[in-house]
Amino acid sequence: MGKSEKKHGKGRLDHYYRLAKEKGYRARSSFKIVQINQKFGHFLEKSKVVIDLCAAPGSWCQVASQLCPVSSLIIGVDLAAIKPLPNVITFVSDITTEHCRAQLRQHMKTWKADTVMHDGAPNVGMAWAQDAFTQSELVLQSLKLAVEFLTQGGTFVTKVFRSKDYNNLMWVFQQFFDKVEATKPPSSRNVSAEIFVVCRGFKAPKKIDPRLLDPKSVFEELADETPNYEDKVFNPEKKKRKRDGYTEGDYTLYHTVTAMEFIKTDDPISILGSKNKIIFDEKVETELKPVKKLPQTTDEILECFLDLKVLGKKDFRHILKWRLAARELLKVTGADDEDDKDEVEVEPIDEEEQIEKELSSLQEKEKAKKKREKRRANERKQKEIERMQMNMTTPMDIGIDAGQQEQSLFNLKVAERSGKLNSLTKGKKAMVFDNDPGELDNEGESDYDTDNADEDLEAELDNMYNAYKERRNERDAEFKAKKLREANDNEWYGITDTNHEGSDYDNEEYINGDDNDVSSDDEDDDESINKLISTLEKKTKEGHLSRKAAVFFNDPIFDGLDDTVIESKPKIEEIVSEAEEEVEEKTHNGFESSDEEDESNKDFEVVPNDGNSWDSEDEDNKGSNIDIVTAEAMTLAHSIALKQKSKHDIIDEGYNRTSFRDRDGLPDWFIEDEDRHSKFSKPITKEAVETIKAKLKAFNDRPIKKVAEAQARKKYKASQRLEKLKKKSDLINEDDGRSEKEKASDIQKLLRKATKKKERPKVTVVAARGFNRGVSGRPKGVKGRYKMVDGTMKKEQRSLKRIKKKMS
Ligand SMILES: C[S@@+](CC[C@H](N)C(=O)[O-])C[C@H]1O[C@@H](n2cnc3c(N)ncnc32)[C@H](O)[C@@H]1O
Repeated sequence: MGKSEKKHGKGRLDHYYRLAKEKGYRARSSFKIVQINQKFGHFLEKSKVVIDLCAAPGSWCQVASQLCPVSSLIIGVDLAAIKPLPNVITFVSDITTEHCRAQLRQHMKTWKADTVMHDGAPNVGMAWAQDAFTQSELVLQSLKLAVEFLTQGGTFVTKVFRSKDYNNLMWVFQQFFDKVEATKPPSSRNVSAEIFVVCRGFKAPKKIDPRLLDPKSVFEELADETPNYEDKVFNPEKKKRKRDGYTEGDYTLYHTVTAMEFIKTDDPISILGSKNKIIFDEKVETELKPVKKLPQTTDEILECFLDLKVLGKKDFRHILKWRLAARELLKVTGADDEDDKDEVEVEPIDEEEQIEKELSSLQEKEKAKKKREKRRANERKQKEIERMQMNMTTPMDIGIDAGQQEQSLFNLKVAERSGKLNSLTKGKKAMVFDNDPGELDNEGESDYDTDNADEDLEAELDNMYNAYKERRNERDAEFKAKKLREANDNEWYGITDTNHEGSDYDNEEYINGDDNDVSSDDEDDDESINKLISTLEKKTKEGHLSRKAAVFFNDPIFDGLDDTVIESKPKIEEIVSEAEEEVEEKTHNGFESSDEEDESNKDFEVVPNDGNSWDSEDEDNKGSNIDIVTAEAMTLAHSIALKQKSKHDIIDEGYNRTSFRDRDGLPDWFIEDEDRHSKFSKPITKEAVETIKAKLKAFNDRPIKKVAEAQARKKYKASQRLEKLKKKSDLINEDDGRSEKEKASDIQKLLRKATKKKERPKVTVVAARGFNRGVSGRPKGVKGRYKMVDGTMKKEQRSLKRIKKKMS
């Protein structure tokens, strides 16, 4: 790297590459250190001094400067120049040279590094074997610098390649650090042989054997001398490292048994199969003296005792005979005595067979034990993968790393072939594992295709995400209907809202109107929307603004604005529609969370806030110009009204880091999440909040629709009555045949009649009781209007009236 290489082909499609671009990192490899840091306890957040060896173009330095505490010292070095980075010191040098060391010393002064990172790769082009070797050398060089500059307890992260030097390197790391772990972060391509080794807890030894950092010793000699070398250099008293499959406390392959134990045992064959040597214990020397004198105790048999592992059947037979003789002499009796005797003396051939049998059964047992362990490991992995599918953990946590990459237990290819992937796609959490561990056998039978596994997994996650969206959309028919109305609306007004690109509601199913609810809703709305068009069209045409923006500018705070500000309306329009979308999203998110949190809630109809109150295009609110916008939009409105912002300022503010996102090839869930959560938040003012509050208050104080209608009807009827009265009195006035006195009295009569309250016909309340209850038809003896009531209810109402009277 170092040079600004152009990526093309497959590399360009890589989503870490795009994510890096999005986040402003200089290379996709930045995610490797991000993921390593996450997996290994966020060591960068605790590092005040970081050295990045082989740092060009500098993406690891970028990550470090973002994650390390403020004013940390970050030094990056590479053969290639690193473009300047804020808070990072960089210089050009070869990390294998004295010059680099001197430079580092100069920058570090008396400080010690908390973390040394190394992502070096020699410039490739040579043969693979050569490359791997120089890489390993580079690693050792970086370790050398780490050992010199790290503080006690510090962390060293290095890239190594899978090669024959790998184990030697790991061993050397272990000499310097308390914990050494290999990992392969998900962002590291599977096709790459690179592995990252994270060494934590630097031991800071006072004396260091130079051979530990000498490539010649490490890669050639150490391979053979490992055990002695380790003991000699650091821990002479430390025993050999415990490996898998050894019983607790048993650290050796070499096992001995005393002659007395062997004589007394009831199971001599298992001893002969599992031990290396029979020794004569000094403590029981006197006891064994007569045994030593036995004719069977020949030099040959004593020689055989020294190394049981190299003996043949014949030797075993002699040893067993010797044991029987010794038991006889020492008068040891046991369950196997008779059998042994018989077998040894009478049927030596059977005894051989038995030895063989016993030995092979021991081997079988060993095999079965290994198989059991393997199966248990598989089961553990299965559980972890299930957890991952349920988003409870990440692939990193499962530890698909280092060696496990090759021996992956989780094989999508196998699943695909067996058809299990299909059921997985349908949402059933079928596992890739089979009860038969053979399918997943680590030893070569599994054909895990590391090239495509990531892609398959991603495709799988995409499918699951789409299925989730479909389910959600189905449940959300109301919301879809609203979106469809909006789409129609926008079409009529020529609005193409690019922000909806790729949103849930933009999918084909939705556009085609598969959903019956949606299409019927659509038809119902046609009429009302058409009515709206005529009234709103005027506004829109006048100001060349969208309906939303026109309504927004209707607010009195814009009265008397000059043309310069009005010119910026299109930009404001954008902001307003953005703000409205936000409100909508929030409303919709409310749906989502209720859906997700409690499946049992699905029987309840959730009434979105944007129904009657928020949506000005709703019939109930037709003609109302109360359009609630967000505090951000209102802040903008205020600043325009008060002329605090020029047209230029407003347009300028419209450009921010979220304006031009290159999101091709990114997963849908990511884009949707970004749209939802990664937004540029504009500052809001107290005044704007107050204005919105006041608007809401006025809005909430309105009488409900039916009351308002009744009041309007009453007013209308009263005005009609008045009109009638006026006409009648005019006629009386125009009658010349009557005196003025007569006219006045006639008009007075008219007025009295008009103002006289009509007496309501009396309603008789009949309490239904006894046989009357539930019987239809007029009760006996009741004339005129009547109302049947329940006796108990009548009593209750009376007492309620009484209480009310008392209270007032
Ligand atoms: C994979 S790149 C490092 C990328 C870096 N971690 C990042 O994320 O930006 C490997 C770098 O190792 C550098 N390199 C190789 N040999 C080197 C050496 N002997 N001394 C210093 N840098 C070296 C190369 O110049 C190259 O820039």
